Amino acid sequence: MASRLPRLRSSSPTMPAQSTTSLKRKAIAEEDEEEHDQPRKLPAVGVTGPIRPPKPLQTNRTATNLSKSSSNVPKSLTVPRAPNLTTRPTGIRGTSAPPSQPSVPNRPTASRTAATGGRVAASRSVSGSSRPAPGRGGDDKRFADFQAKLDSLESAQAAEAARFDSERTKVLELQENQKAMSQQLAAAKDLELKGRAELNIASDEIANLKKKHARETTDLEIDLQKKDRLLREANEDLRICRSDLERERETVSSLKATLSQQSNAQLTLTTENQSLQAQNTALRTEVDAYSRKVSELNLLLESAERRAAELRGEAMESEAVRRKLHNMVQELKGNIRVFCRVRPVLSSDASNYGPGSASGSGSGSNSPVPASAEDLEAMKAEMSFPDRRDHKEIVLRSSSESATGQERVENYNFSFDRVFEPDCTQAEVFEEISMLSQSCIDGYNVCIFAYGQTGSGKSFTMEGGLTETTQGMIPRAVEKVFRVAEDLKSKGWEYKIEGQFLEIYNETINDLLGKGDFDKKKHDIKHDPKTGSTRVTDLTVMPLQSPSQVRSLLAVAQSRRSVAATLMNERSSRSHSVFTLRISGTNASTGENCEGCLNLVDLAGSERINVSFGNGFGTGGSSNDKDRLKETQSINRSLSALGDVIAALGEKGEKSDKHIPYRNSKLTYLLQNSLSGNSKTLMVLNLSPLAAHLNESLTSLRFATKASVSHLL
Ligand SMILES: Nc1ncnc2c1ncn2[C@@H]1O[C@H](COP(=O)(O)OP(=O)(O)OP(=O)(O)O)[C@@H](O)[C@H]1O
Repeated sequence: MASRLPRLRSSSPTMPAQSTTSLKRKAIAEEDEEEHDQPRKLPAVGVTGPIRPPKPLQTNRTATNLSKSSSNVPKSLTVPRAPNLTTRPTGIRGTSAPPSQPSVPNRPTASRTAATGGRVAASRSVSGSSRPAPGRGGDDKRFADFQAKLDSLESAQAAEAARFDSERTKVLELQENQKAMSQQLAAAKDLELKGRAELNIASDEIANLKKKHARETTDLEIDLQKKDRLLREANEDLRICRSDLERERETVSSLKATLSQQSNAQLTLTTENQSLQAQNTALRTEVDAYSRKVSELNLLLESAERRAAELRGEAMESEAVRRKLHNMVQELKGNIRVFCRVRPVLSSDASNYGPGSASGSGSGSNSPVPASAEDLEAMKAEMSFPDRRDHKEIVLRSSSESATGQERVENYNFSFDRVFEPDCTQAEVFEEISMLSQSCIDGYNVCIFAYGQTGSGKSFTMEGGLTETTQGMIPRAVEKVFRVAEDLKSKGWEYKIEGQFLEIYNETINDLLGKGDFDKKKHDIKHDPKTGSTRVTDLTVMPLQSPSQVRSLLAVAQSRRSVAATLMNERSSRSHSVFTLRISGTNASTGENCEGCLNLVDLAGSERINVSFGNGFGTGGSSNDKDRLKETQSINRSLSALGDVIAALGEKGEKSDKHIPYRNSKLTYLLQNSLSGNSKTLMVLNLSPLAAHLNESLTSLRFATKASVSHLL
């Protein structure tokens, strides 16, 4: 750069370096002033070209500046002032003299002449105009002073003259300097012009560079903003990375801890593994031995399975044979059988029918009387069971007084398929019945009736008590059915068991498992002649999975009957209840199907109409209660119809075209399919042991005998 600046030559010894520097500064200052007026042109970054030259120095100013700025330049010469001599003795008025003209360097002689002339004039003036002082001593003194002053002035003039000469010499030197400076100035002007041209080019370059720079600056700013954004994002990423890193560090530390634990565990496991491998080797040896045994056993098993299959086939055949034989046995025993069961005397009988009871033959007192063994024995009817081996006979002995007053004793012998004495248990009764459950599973329809007067033990026989020993025929038969069905699974049989429970009251069917009110909903009986099945409309039929489910159904039925009962009408005594189990079985192996039906019927009390009115049996009370009369007539009619149907079925064995009056009652019509054909029917006649019920017992025995005898015909 410095090399491009015009150099001021300092060849003149009178031009000191400081003056040159001042000139340079001056030029730069002027240039700066111009630059203020013009757009500033900056050199492009990295440009190594020539720097703008300094402004050329102005000639007219240069001399002045040189004289002003350089302290070393000699000041302009002035003509020395002549002393202002006046005539007044008070003093010289040098200051009032006209100012001397500035001396011009090229006219030093004139100045000096003027100065000399002035001094001469002053001398003349002093000598010519001076007047003698009023005193001689004063004038001499003033003259001496004046002479002294004149001498000093002359010496000063001489010094001034010497100084003038030196100044003139300097002026000459300065003129030469000026000449040299003018040449330099001309050269500098050329240089300046060149510099200006270069400066303009540089200015254009600078303008272009500025524009470029502005664009680049804008780009850079955008870039910078982008980078700022990227930086912020990077910072955010960095922060997330740091937090991730922190978490990772924590994870790593926890993993390290886990790893160390796992390493320990692995060591332990390795040890265990080694011991287990040893055990494994030993076990493999054992397994090999067992495998050999297993293959041997498999061979045995295969032969056993073959044998089992053969046996299964035989079992199925034998099952079919068993069914046939079982049915033959049942037929031999009779498709219609009658059992007679006498209940024991109860302690409650003493208060109801004993000497002190209202219904008894005693005083008629209603107060409860504690029953002694003798009293209970005295209440018994005379009954005997002569057939000790087969238990098929019952003999009732009645003693009455004849018209002549003689005691008349009559024996009534009755014979049935089985007679159960008062001490017989529920289990013993069921033993005789259970075969019928098997028949039902084999696909036969079975009806078991409990017949007898009120209080004779029908419900006890059919439903029984809550304990295992006292439970009746229904729960036992159900259990047997489920047990046999389970056993027959091994022979390929699968059974579906359903249950329904209804009552027939005044020839109206009520659903004992339903939810509606009694005697309001109408249920109709539908027979399917093709399948031989019977269906009651709108009746609840429950799928049964277990015997316990049946027990809860019986409880539901009992509670519904209790709700429907009135004080005047103990419903369970005055209606027939029919519990039906529907059993359908299929055998996938043989392709056989079977459908059986087990009906367990608790009949209404069979007492005669005149007996059923009043407080108890045997009192012969009467009533105008038409409803009760209708109820009793309905019971008697239906029981009579049942007897007729059973009798007709017994006779049908001989005459196949015998009409069976099923439609005479709802009960017989309902049970039509379960009474006809190969169906099995059992009637259990329940008898009261009391003497008070002897006549009713005889009536029941005659009814049952009719059914039993007809079967024997
Ligand atoms: N074999 C028996 N052993 C013990 N108690 C019995 C026996 N038979 C019946 N009883 C009892 O006799 C009473 C009357 O029996 P149950 O109620 O069964 O007669 P029922 O004929 O069903 O009368 P209802 O027609 O009124 O229902 C009951 O208390 C019952 O427990």
